[in-house]
Amino acid sequence: MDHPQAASFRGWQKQCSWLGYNSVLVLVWLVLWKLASLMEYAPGVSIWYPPAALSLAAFIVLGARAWPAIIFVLCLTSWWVVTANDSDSTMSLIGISAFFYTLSHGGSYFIGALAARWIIAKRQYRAVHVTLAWLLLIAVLSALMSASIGTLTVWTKQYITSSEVLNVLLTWWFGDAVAVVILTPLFIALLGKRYSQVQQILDYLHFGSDGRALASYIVKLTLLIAVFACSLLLSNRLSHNGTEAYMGFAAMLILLPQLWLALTEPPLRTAMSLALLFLCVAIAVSLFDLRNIMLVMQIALLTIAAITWLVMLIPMLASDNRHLSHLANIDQLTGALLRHAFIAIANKYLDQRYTNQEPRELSLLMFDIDNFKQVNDQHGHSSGDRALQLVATQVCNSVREDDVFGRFGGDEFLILLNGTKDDGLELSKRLQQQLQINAQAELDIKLSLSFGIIELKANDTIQSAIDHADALLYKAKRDGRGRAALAGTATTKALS
Ligand SMILES: Nc1nc2c(ncn2[C@@H]2O[C@H](COP(=O)(O)OP(=O)(O)OP(=O)(O)O)[C@@H](O)[C@H]2O)c(=O)[nH]1
Repeated sequence: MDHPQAASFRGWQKQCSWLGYNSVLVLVWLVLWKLASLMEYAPGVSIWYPPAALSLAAFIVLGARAWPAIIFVLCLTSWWVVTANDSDSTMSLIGISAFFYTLSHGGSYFIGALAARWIIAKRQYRAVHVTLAWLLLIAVLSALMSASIGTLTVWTKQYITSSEVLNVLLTWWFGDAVAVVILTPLFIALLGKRYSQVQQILDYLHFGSDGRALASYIVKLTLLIAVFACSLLLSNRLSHNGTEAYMGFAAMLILLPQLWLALTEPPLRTAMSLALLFLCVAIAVSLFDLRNIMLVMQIALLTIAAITWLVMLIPMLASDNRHLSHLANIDQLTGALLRHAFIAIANKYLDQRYTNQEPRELSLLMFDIDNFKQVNDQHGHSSGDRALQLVATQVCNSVREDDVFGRFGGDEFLILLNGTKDDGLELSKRLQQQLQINAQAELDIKLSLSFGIIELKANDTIQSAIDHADALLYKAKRDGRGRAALAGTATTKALS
């Protein structure tokens, strides 16, 4: 039973951490909001709106617990905007403005987050690319909802005319959409470090550093920014002839280095490069007054971001495939090939042998640990496991890279050796000696091995070779164990 004081201390700690966490959320949200307003290319309109991504990520990670912080920042920024635009503003005007901002921004992203949480919980580790596609779609639709309610509000309040509605709606929507598509997964990753509930999402995205060299990442980032700067200059020149569409084409040039990054760097770094790229775009747009190509730019950038997120999954899926094929082919205890994988590789060797002008010598060694059942019975299964690992480590240290090592099953192993049966006999003696020394030193057990060794003939199949080696192994056991039986030799040889 918990001591009541300890429980109340933990409760107090939880409250403090909640308060601290919400304060950080408020602070970061306000910094992003200020950043967005610095990047405005027209009053109230910027190429992207990063606070939207933080709101969505906070609702996804914290659920309804993010409301106090979000309501606070929405009220505060409404007050700032209203008093800055209208010196005679009344409290009721500020209140109405804060209410509609909370409804459009807070309400939309909260509903989007509920949908995202539902999708994540429902899909539980299934087809990650489909889940990510759903998340991106939800992010874009939440942005549309937010922009629609917001535009409707400013239109009914007659801040904009009917003819401006569509343009305001689109720029508002795309500004939010660009930010939520690029930054939401990044913010989820940052917030998720603190909250274990979202670990699932991070697992989906394989977020986290995998220790790859920072220098090559910096080179790629520099290249990305350089391509962006060049394409901007190029398109700006071409746009002077009234062909603004070039701007979108130039923006698409950025896709190439961005995809390179997505394919070769971990998701977290790619997400950061996207964020940096869009920061540069936003700064360039407000510096060079590119408002005439705003929509083209936003659509191009939104496309780049969505493609990047999906392309980011390719290395992850490839590494999952590699992992699965490793699990399917490699014995987890010893690291040796499983029987079917050994046979498949050995068959390839035999095929190559027939096609080669000068076929190389190949030998097959089949061996097992003598009286292994007794090892398990007298010293326990974990000592038995360790003995199997010792054998496998010794084999790996003794054979060459082009030899093939497999576990046939239980304590039986196979080696396809590039060499004659005499080479095989040499190897078996070495393995026996090393095992005796190591098993004695590490497990305090006397162990020995028995071998059946054959040299492959021209018309041997791998199955016939295994059957032959198995019969020889049986002969070595019959002759007293700790011995090797060689094909074509009547007597078996002692290994020590
Ligand atoms: N610890 C451990 N034991 C295993 C594993 N796989 C099989 N075994 C045991 O290996 C033993 C093999 O025993 P047997 O096939 O009777 O052969 P043996 O006792 O080595 O006798 P001989 O081969 O005739 O010298 C069985 O007791 C299995 O339970 C494993 O992965 N770990």
